[in-house]
Amino acid sequence: MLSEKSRPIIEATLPLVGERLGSITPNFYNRMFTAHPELLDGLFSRANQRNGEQQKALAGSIAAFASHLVANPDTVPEQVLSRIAHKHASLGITEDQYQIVYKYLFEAIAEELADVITAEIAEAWTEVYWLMADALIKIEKGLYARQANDKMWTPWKVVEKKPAGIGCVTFVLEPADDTPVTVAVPGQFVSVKVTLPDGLRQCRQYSLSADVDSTTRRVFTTKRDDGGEVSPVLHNNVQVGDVLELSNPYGDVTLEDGDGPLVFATAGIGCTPSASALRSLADNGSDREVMVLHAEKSLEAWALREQMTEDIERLDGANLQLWLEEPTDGYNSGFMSLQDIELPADASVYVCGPLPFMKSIRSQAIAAGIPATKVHYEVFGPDLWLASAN
Ligand SMILES: NC(=O)C1=CN([C@@H]2O[C@H](COP(=O)(O)OP(=O)(O)OC[C@H]3O[C@@H](n4cnc5c(N)ncnc54)[C@H](O)[C@@H]3O)[C@@H](O)[C@H]2O)C=CC1
Repeated sequence: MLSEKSRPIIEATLPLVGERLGSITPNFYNRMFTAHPELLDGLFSRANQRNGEQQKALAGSIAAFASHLVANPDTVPEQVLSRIAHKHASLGITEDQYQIVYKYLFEAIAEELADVITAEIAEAWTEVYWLMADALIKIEKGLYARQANDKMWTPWKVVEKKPAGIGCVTFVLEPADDTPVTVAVPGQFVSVKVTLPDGLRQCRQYSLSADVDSTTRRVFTTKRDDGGEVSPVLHNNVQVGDVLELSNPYGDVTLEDGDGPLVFATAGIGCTPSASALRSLADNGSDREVMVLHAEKSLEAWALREQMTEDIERLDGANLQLWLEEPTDGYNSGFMSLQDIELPADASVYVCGPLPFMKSIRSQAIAAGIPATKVHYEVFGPDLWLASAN
C-alpha cells in the first residue's frame, strides 16, 4: 500500500519523472553494466540494450506502476506484475538482484533529477520501487516453487531441426540429464540460452509450439530475425545433437479450462502459442467451438501450417479463416479485419502477433462487444505496449 505521505509526492512528481525517464533509464543501465558486466552475460538482452527497447520497457513499467498506485494506493496492478514476473522467472532473476537494480536506478534518478530532488521525493520513489520489487519477488518465489525442480536452467539435446514456413524452424529437444521436468500448459514459453560467436551468452523466450504436457520433449518454433542476435545462431549454428540450456516453462497467457468458445487471432510467427493450444485441444478430443483467425504474408510463409490445419481438422468445433497480404484465390486479402466475423459473444480471445496487429485486433474485438478482460494477448520481448501506452 502506498503511504499517505508518499502519494501526493508521487502524484506531483510523476509528470516530471515521466518526462525524464528517457534519460534516467540509460543512465541507470550504464551504471549497472559498468559495475556488473556479468549481468549482460546470460541475463539482459544486449540487442534490446542497443536498440533502446529495454530502456523503454523499464520506463513504461515504472510509469504504469506509479500511475496505478496514485489512482489506487491500496492495490497493485496484478496483470502487469504477473507478466513481468513470468518473464523474470524464465530468466532466473533472484531476490538479491533487486537490490543491485535499486542502487544504480536511484543513483541515476539522483543525477538526472539533481535540480529538483529532495529527501522526501527520493523516499517516496524508494517506497514505490520496493512496493513493485517486493510484489514481483513474491510472485516469482511462487512461480519457482511450482516447478518440478529447483534449477534455473537445465540441459536439453536437439533431436530434430526442421523447416516450418519461410524463415522459420522448429526445434525438438529431449532432456540431456535426469532433472525432473515441469509439465507446461498451452501458451507458455521457455527461455532458451545460447552462446554467441563472441562468447556472450544470451536468452530469448520462445512459445512452446506443440506437446506442452510432455515430460520428455520440448518443441518450439522460431522465425529468423536477421537483425537479432539469438535466432540467427539458432538457425545457422545449432544442429541436431547440440545441447541448449532451457528454463522451466512460464507465461500467464494460457488456455483457460472450460467449455466456452475460443478465438485465436494470430499473425506471422505469433501463431506458435495457438498452435500448441490447438494440439492440446485436439489431443484431448475437445468439442469446444474454436475460431482460428490467422494473418500472414503468404501461404508459404505460414509456420506450422501443416500442424495447425491438421489439428483444426481433428477438432469438430473448429474453423479457420486466413488473411494473406499476397492476394490468393479463396482467401481474404490484406490485414486481418473482424468486421465481417461474428465472434461468439462469450468467447475468450487470444491475440498474438506483431504489436500493431495486436493493438488493432484487441480494439476491433472490444468494439465487437468482447469484454476487455476476455481479450488476452502475449507480448514477446520487452513490453513496449506498456511503454507506448504511457
Ligand atoms: N506477441 C508478440 O509480442 C509477437 C511479436 N512479434 C514481433 O513481430 C516481429 C515480426 O513478426 P513476423 O512474424 O515477422 O511478422 P510479419 O512482419 O511477417 O507480419 C505478419 C503479419 O502480421 C500482420 N501485420 C503486420 N503489421 C500489421 C499492422 N500494422 N496491422 C495489422 N496487421 C499487421 C500482417 O498480416 C502480416 O502478414 C517479430 O520479429 C517480433 O519481434 C511477432 C510475433 C509475436
